[in-house]
Amino acid sequence: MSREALASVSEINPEPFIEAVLGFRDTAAIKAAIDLDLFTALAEGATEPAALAIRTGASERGLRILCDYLTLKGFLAKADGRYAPSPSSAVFLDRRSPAYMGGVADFLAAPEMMALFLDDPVSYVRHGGSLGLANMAPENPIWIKFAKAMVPLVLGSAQGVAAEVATWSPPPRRVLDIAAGHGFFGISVAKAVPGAAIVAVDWPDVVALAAENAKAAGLDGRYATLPGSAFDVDWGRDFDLVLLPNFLHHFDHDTCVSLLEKARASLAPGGRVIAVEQVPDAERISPPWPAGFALIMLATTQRGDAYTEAELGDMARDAGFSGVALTALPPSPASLVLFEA
Ligand SMILES: Nc1ncnc2c1ncn2[C@@H]1O[C@H](CSCC[C@H]([NH3+])C(=O)O)[C@@H](O)[C@H]1O
Repeated sequence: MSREALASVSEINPEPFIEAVLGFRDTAAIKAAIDLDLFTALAEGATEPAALAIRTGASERGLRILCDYLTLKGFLAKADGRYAPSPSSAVFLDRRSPAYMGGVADFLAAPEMMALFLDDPVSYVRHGGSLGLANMAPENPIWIKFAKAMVPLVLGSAQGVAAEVATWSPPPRRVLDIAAGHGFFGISVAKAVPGAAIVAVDWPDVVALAAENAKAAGLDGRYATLPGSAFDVDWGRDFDLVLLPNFLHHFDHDTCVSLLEKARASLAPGGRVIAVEQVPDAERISPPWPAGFALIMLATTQRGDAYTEAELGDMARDAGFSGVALTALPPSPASLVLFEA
């Protein structure tokens, strides 16, 4: 087909390819904007490069080029040489907003994550996963970054889980939070269920951070920790609820089954197991976040994946449960996965 003929077919367009090749440019621009606290400065009235330069200490030229790029990408609007945050930027990227989430870049686009992704992309595709343990290496410090950075992204789903279990009759009183990270799944349950006591498992430095968060939330006497690998630590018994939030997707089917068997063995009679997962549709190409999540697991873990409902059901049955029941956790894209007795 001639160049002209190609151009006349609207869906034939080289731009998505060039944009994809330059995808790192978006990461760079947004990281610079967050580090300069650009969206806060704009919202506070420094709307031109000269004023932004005084406010942020960056160069006027750098700010002009960065702001134009962010305008192209929909993060800002520009009129008469002045910039303003888009409605979404104002809600999520102005540091004064209660929904501020700029800090998630400290984990999602951390240098270690970027290296796992970009140093040799074909290697994890060829191999079907990371060559080494990558993020799942024991006590990998990346999880401290996760625990500090990702709370704004997962808090909604944690509160959704807590609201759900608080409706149980009776609500869970002994709760085990496996791979607790920042701890906010357990902490949210303890806040929603008066008297509930939480035991949190994670790497030592991570679970120490969860304990600090629990203390700040006023849960001092109701929060205990078991530092160490979830595969090695004795979880104890008689839990009314075992939480596995955002943990199963780091592992293959068989490893997930062994974790679920261990969870099942830790339950009191009538106790339940809940995971939180990014669950794509059966075709795995929608919704966008859960479907795209699989590539993060491919690059950063040896055998992790975004599991479909059918795959989670197979895991459940192989671990002695009867199946799974999924509940959406809006506005979070994650799903609550209840493992049914
Ligand atoms: N072998 C392991 N044993 C216990 N925790 C682990 C292990 N490997 C990774 N982790 C933790 O798994 C967590 C995954 S991120 C999920 C954190 C939290 N549950 C949330 O939903 O937001 C991190 O906190 C890691 O430190």
